[in-house]
Amino acid sequence: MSDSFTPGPLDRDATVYVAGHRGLVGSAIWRRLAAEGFTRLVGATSSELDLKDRDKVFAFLAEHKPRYVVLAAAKVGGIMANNTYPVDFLSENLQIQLNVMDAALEQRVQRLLFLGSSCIYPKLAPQPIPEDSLLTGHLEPTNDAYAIAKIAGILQVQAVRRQYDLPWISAMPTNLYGPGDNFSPQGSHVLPALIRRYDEAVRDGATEVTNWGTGSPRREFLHVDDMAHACLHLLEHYDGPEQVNVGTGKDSTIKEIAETIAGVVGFEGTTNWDTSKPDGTPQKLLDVSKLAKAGWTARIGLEEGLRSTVEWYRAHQGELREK
Ligand SMILES: NC(=O)C1=CN([C@@H]2O[C@H](COP(=O)(O)OP(=O)(O)OC[C@H]3O[C@@H](n4cnc5c(N)ncnc54)[C@H](OP(=O)(O)O)[C@@H]3O)[C@@H](O)[C@H]2O)C=CC1
Ligand SMILES: C[C@H]1O[C@H](OP(=O)(O)OP(=O)(O)OC[C@H]2O[C@@H](n3cnc4c(=O)[nH]c(N)nc43)[C@H](O)[C@@H]2O)[C@@H](O)[C@@H](O)C1=O
Repeated sequence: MSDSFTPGPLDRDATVYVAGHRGLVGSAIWRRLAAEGFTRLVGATSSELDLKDRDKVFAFLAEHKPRYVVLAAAKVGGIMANNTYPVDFLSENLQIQLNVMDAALEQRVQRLLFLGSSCIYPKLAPQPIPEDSLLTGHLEPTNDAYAIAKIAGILQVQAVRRQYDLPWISAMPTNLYGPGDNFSPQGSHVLPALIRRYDEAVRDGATEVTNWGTGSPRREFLHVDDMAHACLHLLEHYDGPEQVNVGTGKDSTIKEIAETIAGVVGFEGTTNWDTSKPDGTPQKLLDVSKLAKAGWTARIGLEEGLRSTVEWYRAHQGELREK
């Protein structure tokens, strides 16, 4: 543990910069912090502040002087986006995280939470995946570029801790979903893609839908409101150089997920599987014992979370992000 960390509540009147505050995770963290009584939340959209613009990032941090930073801005996408645009995922994410962390270091930000992803672990890591399997094997090729950028972020947090003794930390979320997700058919992750596909099939009276891959990969899904809760919990209670996995500790096959979503939206037709599309890693289930030891476990069950996300999707179809 760093000498400069004392576990306990963060100062509700300190300035908190949530980078990526309009995204799935950033918006949930913003809601959570506001509900918890934080009075000085700072954010900027990518059109107001492109985090790839190093000088502007330094100027922004110098102006606002946040005491705490949550780094939830990143180029994010599902398996197809990652596989198709690897250089964008590598380069943009390296630039964003390097600029924000370098500027935060210049301001000696007291607590910084860096968000990575469960795809940092080897493709054939033991299941459930413990934190110490990082860098023990080859990555899944569909998202290796993104994973390498995220691994560099973990290393940057560790390097700042070593050289400056600042109690910065990293969290590795499993696959997330919830209100504010990206529902774009090509660019999104599987849950929003399937919600949209099955819902449109019901609306159009279609009797068949086609999903990607074989349906046999196993994935773990965490509701983003749980994720936001876990982030604040870690900021208040965890300090250490090793990244912390954030998940539910339970996984399902994509086929099972598809059946659940079809049931929730009321689709009664046939599901086909397009095996020309990639499956990605065969299983991604996080070992969440470190998180449990830090005092946090997930609360929102998958079916409950899916129902509320479908409701949110139906109520916000006119305002969806397309990418
Ligand atoms: N979604 C998931 O399943 C998972 C996500 N994560 C991690 O969580 C974090 C947040 O992801 P998520 O919320 O899903 O992603 P989103 O795509 O929903 O949001 C990303 C946010 O980053 C901002 N952003 C992207 N590029 C720039 C830029 N150049 N300058 C400024 N802001 C930028 C966007 O801003 P704007 O809206 O203003 O354009 C947006 O608010 C990421 O680090 C991601 O790796 C980890 C595991 C799973
Ligand atoms: C969070 C995580 O997200 C990405 O990895 P992934 O877990 O493979 O994510 P995914 O949600 O896109 O797919 C999960 C599974 O679902 C299947 N699948 C079926 N039908 C659709 C479909 O219509 N869309 C999508 N996207 N997948 C589908 C798909 O073939 C795959 O087997 C990373 O790139 C990485 O960046 C990362 O960190």
